[in-house]
Amino acid sequence: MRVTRLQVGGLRCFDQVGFAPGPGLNLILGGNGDGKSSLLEALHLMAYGRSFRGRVRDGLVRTGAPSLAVFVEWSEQVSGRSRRAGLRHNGQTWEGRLDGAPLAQLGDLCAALAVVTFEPGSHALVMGPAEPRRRFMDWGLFHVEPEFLRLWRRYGRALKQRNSLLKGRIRDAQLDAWEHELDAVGTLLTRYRQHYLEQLQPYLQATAAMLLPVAEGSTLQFLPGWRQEELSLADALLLSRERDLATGFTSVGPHRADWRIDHARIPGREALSRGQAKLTALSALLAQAEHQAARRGEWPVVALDDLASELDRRHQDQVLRRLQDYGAQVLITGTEAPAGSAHMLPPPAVFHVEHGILVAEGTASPPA
Ligand SMILES: Nc1ncnc2c1ncn2[C@@H]1O[C@H](COP(=O)(O)OP(=O)(O)OP(=O)(O)O)[C@@H](O)[C@H]1O
Repeated sequence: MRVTRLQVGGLRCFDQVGFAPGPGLNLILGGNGDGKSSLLEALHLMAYGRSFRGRVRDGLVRTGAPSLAVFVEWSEQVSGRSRRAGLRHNGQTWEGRLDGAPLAQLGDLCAALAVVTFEPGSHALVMGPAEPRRRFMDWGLFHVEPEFLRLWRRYGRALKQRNSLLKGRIRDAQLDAWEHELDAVGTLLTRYRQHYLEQLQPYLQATAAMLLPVAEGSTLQFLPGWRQEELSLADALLLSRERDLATGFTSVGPHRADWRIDHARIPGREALSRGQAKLTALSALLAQAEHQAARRGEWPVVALDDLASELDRRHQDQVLRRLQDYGAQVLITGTEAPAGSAHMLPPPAVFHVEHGILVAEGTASPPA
């Protein structure tokens, strides 16, 4: 998958900026606060329906601008298709289009455009709460299991219904019916997740061996969200019913699922240094990208925000060489070019951002 055009308007420091990345390595260079991360944030927004730096109301829309708009065009190597999508936020709601048709749900866009992002907050994937890890797992599944998004929505709907009955302290046949639906869909959804993590395992072993050899072996452990080894989901829901009626929400089930990475030579996540936590998160993200490439026959776009401040020179060099060898499209931001990039062949495409204006190296004026 290759992004051929990214157009951003009214987002953070950008009034209007257009960008046509090259097919391989792309360096987006500039000073602090010039807007490098915001460009990747715009692309991430299209692939995940959310920013990696908080909610829309946390300053995503440029001060004084009525709305933000992002437009992206990309090509799929396997199908040969050229695709396009646009997203606008008017301060209240999202409105989007995918391949010319109105977008019914943001999830449809997330399932279409595959971008794997590593950014300064990515260590939360290892050190933070379960939610980003669930998102990681589900986002990966949106791209490799076409049925998963539908199941995921069905589960979300059933959960909302059960929670609303619990809040109203209603114990009637409807509660039974929604629990039945949660059990049927949730059990299947869990099987997909479990299988996905099993498939990811060898990829993680390889990426972690490259980035964190001191770990001497890394394994993924799936936590389904209830005591699955002892109980079916239906039984777990029934058992937790009284407690759930008292609290007004569903305390067990796939919406509480999680996973963790165990390293053979590092006792637990608390023992990881900040750098090791980042390398663990990057190992998981690269494993996800490699697995997707193997399953779909093409790499997702890889976006690496401020790589030089996240990794030492040796690790930067390793990551870039691996991604270049695989032929992935990579977008990297930094205040300067990362270690080793000057000697890469073919050489990376270089773009400079300055005060919200972007210029491709070797051109005199901003790209249209
Ligand atoms: N809502 C907003 N309206 C206008 N400008 C904004 C808004 N939100 C952020 N900015 C500005 O946009 C710029 C965003 O910078 P961004 O984080 O993309 O920079 P960067 O080049 O990645 O910087 P660094 O190297 O410091 O990480 C900053 O100058 C910030 O002050």
